[in-house]
Amino acid sequence: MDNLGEKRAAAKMASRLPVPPSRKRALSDENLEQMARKRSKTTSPDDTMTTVHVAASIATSKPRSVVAAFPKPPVIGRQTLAVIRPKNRNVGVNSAANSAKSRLNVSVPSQPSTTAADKKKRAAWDLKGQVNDMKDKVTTFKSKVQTLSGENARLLTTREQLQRQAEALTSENSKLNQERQTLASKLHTEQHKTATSEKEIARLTELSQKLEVELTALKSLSEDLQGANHSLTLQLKDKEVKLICVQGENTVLQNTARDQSQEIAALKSTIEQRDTQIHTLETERRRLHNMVQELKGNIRVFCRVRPTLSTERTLPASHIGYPANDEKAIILSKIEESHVGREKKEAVKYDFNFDCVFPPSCTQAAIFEEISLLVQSALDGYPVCIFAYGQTGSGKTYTMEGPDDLSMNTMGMIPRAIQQIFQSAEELKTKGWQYKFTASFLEIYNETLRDLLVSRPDKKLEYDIRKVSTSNSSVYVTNLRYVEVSSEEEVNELLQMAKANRSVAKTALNDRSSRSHSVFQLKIEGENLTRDIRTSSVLSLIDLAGSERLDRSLSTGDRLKETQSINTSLSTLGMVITSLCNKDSHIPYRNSKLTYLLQNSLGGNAKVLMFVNISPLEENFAESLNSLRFASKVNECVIGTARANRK
Ligand SMILES: Nc1ncnc2c1ncn2[C@@H]1O[C@H](COP(=O)(O)OP(=O)(O)OP(=O)(O)O)[C@@H](O)[C@H]1O
Repeated sequence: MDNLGEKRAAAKMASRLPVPPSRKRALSDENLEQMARKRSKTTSPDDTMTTVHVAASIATSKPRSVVAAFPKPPVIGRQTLAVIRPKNRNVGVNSAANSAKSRLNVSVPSQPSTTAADKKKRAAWDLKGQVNDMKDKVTTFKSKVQTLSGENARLLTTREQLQRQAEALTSENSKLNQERQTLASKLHTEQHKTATSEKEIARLTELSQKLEVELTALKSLSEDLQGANHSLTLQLKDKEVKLICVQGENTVLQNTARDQSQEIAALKSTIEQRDTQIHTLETERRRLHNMVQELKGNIRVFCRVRPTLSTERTLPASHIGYPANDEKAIILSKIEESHVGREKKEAVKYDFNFDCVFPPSCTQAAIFEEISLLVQSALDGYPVCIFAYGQTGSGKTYTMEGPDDLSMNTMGMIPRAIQQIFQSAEELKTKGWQYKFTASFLEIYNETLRDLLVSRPDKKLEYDIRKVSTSNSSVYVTNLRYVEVSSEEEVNELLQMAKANRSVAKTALNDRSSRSHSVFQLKIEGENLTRDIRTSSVLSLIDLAGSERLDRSLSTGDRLKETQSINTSLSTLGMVITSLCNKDSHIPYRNSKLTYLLQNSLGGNAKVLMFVNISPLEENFAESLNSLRFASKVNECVIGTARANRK
């Protein structure tokens, strides 16, 4: 046990000495572990732990503790030395002290030989001898003190050396600690890198597998494409051969195209010449057409007799005659009692001549053919006014609009005129004409105007007829809806709307439609930019109120007022036409709303057509006669010379 303790103490002391650089590694954790492993062969695990701990404490403990392990130099003899002598309990320290003592040649003063002194014990009286003894002792002690002082100085020097070594070891230790931390940190970083690399390797492996799959697919695709490429190459060769053929054909075609271009240029020149000729001829046509119109008269009257309806008595209308080979004559005849005697009866005949007489069998199409040139005049810039006059139920609405169940055959003059206008405008586009159309549709009832293109009229709105300007005789109606239209369909929609609005009023006001004038107007503005010509005209298509006279004695209240109003407007129409015919200085346009509104469509340069509609029924003889007399008067008029509104 003592030997082992001494060995350990020696090892400890040896480890406390300054460690040369070459032995640094021997003190590292690794070496300590090796030492620990060696010991573990002979000691228990607990001992191993103790040994490692001790070794570590040796490496890191401060030299101060080592110094402290040395005994302080004795200063006062044996007692002091006895105090500092290490006990067996601290074997390591004791051994270290002994070892240090041996290495430093510390000589512990030997105890004075008490036996010799005791032997030389002087007699009490030998004071001198005692004093000498005492002096010897003092000298001896002084010598010892000197020796011990020198020893003390050497020990101090040694202590300083050990301190320096301890400091060097501490510094070395801290460096090693830092190095260890750095290495630990590096190790951690490397471990992290390794983990990252492993992940990356796993990812790359997975990617590689995917790429391999893709590569396989691409290889397959490549094979397919190679096959397709081969096929396309063959096709391409085939196409190249064809291309060479086509190029040859192309050269031939180019030559042909060149020849044809020359021909086209020649033809264009011819077309331009022809265009000029056409324009000259068109101008001539218009002039001749106008001349024909003039020869026919600017007011013309067509008489139309409607057929007997299935709901009426089917007796033959014997009182109306149509002279053979004369399409312009109509004869009304009536058997009247002779003034001479009751038995004798005479047939009274009333002959009338008009521009055309259409018997009941005449179709809408045939009638329109007669007026189509007149409608055409509106596109040429002439104001055109077509109206239907006759008693209620004589066929005015049928003639102007057609029946309720409209078809291509039964279409009236208004839809046919619209159709022709838009067709002609389209054809005239090729000759450089552009047209703008504005439609309006109103009703005059009891001298009051109503807009037929508004379903719910605002009662507060007033419809007044006003002149556009003092210098312009054109008129317009305040608050009236003027709709710009660009196709036949759009106008037909407006006609339907007007019809619906009229039928509402018809039910509400006891067949008001028969008692009102309906006026459809289409303003036509033409422009030929290539020839710098502009035209402006209005096509007016009017369904007049029933012309029958009511027995004044039977008419009262509203009915009387209504009748008076109709009579006023119709008679004013007759008066205006007569005044125009007579070239009166004053034309009474203002006497009725109808004539005031139509003043530009009845005057000098306007072209007027009047349909006089006749009922085939004998019971309507008087009214028919009346209508024919009125129409005859109008027919006698020739109003001025029509001139187109051209600029
Ligand atoms: N040429 C015709 N062929 C066939 N039916 C006709 C012809 N003319 C008129 N009718 C029919 O006679 C009836 C009366 O015609 P329409 O309503 O046109 O007369 P109107 O003079 O306009 O009467 P109102 O003044 O009441 O409007 C209608 O049923 C109409 O279909």
